[in-house]
Amino acid sequence: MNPNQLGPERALSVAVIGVGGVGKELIEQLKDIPFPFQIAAVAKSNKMLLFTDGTTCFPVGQWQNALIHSESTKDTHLGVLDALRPLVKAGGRKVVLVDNTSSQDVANSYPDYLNAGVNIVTPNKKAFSGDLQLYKRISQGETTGGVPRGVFYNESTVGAGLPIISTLKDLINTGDKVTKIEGVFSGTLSYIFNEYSKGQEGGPSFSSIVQVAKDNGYTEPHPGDDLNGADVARKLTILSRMIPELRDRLPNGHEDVKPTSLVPEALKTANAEEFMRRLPDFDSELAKRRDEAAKRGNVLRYVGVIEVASGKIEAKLEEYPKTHAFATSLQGSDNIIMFHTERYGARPLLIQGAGAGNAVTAMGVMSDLLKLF
Ligand SMILES: NC(=O)C1=CN([C@@H]2O[C@H](COP(=O)(O)OP(=O)(O)OC[C@H]3O[C@@H](n4cnc5c(N)ncnc54)[C@H](OP(=O)(O)O)[C@@H]3O)[C@@H](O)[C@H]2O)C=CC1
Ligand SMILES: N[C@@H](CC=O)C(=O)O
Ligand code: NA
Repeated sequence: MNPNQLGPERALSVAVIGVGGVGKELIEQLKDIPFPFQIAAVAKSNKMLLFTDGTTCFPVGQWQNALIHSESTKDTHLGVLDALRPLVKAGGRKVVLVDNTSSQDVANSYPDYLNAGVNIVTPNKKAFSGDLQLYKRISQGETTGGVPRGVFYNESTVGAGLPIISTLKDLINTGDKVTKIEGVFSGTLSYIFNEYSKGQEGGPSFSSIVQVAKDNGYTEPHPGDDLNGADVARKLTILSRMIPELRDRLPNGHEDVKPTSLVPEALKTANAEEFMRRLPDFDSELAKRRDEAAKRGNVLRYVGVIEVASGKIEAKLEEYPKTHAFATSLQGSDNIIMFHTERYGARPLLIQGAGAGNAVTAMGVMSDLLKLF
């Protein structure tokens, strides 16, 4: 597809909710790309700007200031939906919600957006990895009004911009049989253990490495959601539900996976600020585990496994010999994901690269947006 051949009538009207690390980066990338986009709305939790009357926030690029100084309002995701309805009714351009939040409330509103004819692109895992009924309303809903139902794309929910969701879709849709998926699914936990395994006594502490992962934009808004394994469990749920044999396997989503948690008992209910402040008190617990593994010639890695025949879905901290691919080939926030399938036989299809960070996540969101042209 040649972007220069797409006239203004083919422009996508894009409403961006969530302008933190990923959302801001997405807007920057949208400004630079030669495809025709019209920003229809920009919103955060208590503020929103609407451009549904055809005005534009580009190229002036003053949206950040304008958003901060706009009137406070609640439930911006509902306000944005109301503002988008007339755009859909007017016909012509496709209308898209990009949800860059990690909000369950926004995720719960997806069926309403889709039924109103709005398409959805999102890196937010909540809608696809929680209650199965919500997932079914999103993935199997039917048109209720006169407008065609919207479609959704969620590539960045697993492996950030890495082509994990699209690869699994292709494998299944072309009739291959997936037998097992395994790998390192957390950019944060990958970074932490890649760095942590390098040092031993006297090296950087566990908590200081977690702080760098947070500063680099790898962690969830609350880093505890990475360290307790919930983020990996969510990703395993998202992939499992795409595999026909496992679609109904996890009625409560990630909670049914019961991942190994690295969060100290005393910090389980701490908010993000308290969590980071008190984490150094627990450094010695993991240091002991790392040093014991090192004595055996091993390193620690947090892995996820989906076994289709047995229905086993696990997220856990494991020891690997220093020669293993999970020990030797990973750097930074790399994810590595292996698809074992009938067609690929004994040599699994392997995807590896940065699995977290604002730039690569926004790129995955952008690649989904381009699928709508
Ligand atoms: N960072 C990464 O590497 C990756 C991130 N993701 C996912 O991307 C999403 C965004 O992550 P990130 O940018 O780091 O998160 P941030 O915490 O940096 O930003 C979140 C944004 O969402 C807004 N927001 C939160 N709740 C609501 C709500 N109810 N209604 C409207 N806006 C809301 C926040 O606004 P306010 O400030 O007003 O609260 C903020 O603008 C998450 O779902 C994350 O899991 C996925 C893959 C990789
Ligand atoms: N916090 C997540 C971000 C991507 O999903 C991670 O560390 O992998
Ligand atoms: Na991805």
